[in-house]
Amino acid sequence: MVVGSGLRYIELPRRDSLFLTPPSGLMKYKILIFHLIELIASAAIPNTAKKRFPDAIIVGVKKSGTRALLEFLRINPLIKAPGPEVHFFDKNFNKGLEWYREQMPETRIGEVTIEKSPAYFHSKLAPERIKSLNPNTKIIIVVRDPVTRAISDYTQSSSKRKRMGLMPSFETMAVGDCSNWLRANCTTKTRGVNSGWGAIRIGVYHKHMKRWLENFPLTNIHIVDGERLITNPAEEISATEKFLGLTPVAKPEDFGVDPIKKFPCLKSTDGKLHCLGKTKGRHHPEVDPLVLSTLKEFYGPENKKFYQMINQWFDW
Ligand SMILES: Nc1ncnc2c1ncn2[C@@H]1O[C@H](COP(=O)(O)OS(=O)(=O)O)[C@@H](OP(=O)(O)O)[C@H]1O
Repeated sequence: MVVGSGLRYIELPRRDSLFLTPPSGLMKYKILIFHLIELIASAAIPNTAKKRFPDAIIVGVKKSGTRALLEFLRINPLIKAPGPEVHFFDKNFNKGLEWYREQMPETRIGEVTIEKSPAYFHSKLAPERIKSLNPNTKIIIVVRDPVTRAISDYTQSSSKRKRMGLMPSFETMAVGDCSNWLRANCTTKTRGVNSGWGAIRIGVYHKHMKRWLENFPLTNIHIVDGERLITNPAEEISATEKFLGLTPVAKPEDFGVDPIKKFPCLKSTDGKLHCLGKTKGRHHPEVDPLVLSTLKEFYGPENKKFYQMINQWFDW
């Protein structure tokens, strides 16, 4: 639903209770009345800026380019977002709805409020909780090859723990220690992928996607190709603007390429590049090709299930 339609949750008394059970019976009736009140109020009151619940949420996937997507969407002056990740529907849920709304920027009718918290994608509770707040919320999911995603996830964790020397190699974490095996025998069958490790588990996209599709129709979900967001950002941003019900403003000229990291950056009119910070576009470790092919083999059938679910195909 386009922002400003008036169909938005407003000051419901003790709205936190909405999350305990899906709205039903009397509660549905109350919600309808509050929607009507807001419709009338928005017609009568001038279009003042105020904090509103998000119209759209970038729910993940972690390490797939969610920050780049949000920062690039800001090219559109009608898109407003809080700076930091809010993590309401996973970590901060007990802080209540008023806390959540307080984190949002002030917007006017016609503007789109959007937040991004990439851990929502693999959270068991987030989909249902978001639906309970607003079943019309637009869901945005950035995806990339789960093998690259796992390496990126590992790189982030190891950058935190490296100083303490706590992190084994990516290969050891992903498929166990190969040193006891003849390399020729060192395959998925002999070693097995450590599918319980978070970096691997998050990439089994269809398992998480199932929960989103149980709560939102596919038409309310927009999938962003995280690889194309790097190679052709203008196209991915325009498609997302359209999904948000906005006229696209992103153009290829708005982007340049970081000469060192080779990732796209925003380009201002004076030609200056504004790139993401040093925690984005990190240098990845070189991974043993045997481990890479083992992971590719592991993810192959899982990816297919995901493609079928979303009716969209990627070449991973
Ligand atoms: N424009 C641009 N600049 C820098 N990095 C970019 C960009 N577009 C996509 N990426 C890729 O995004 C990866 C980080 O993903 P997220 O922003 O989703 O990470 S996070 O989950 O919020 O921590 C990040 O992962 P790393 O390369 O491991 O740092 C990048 O591969």
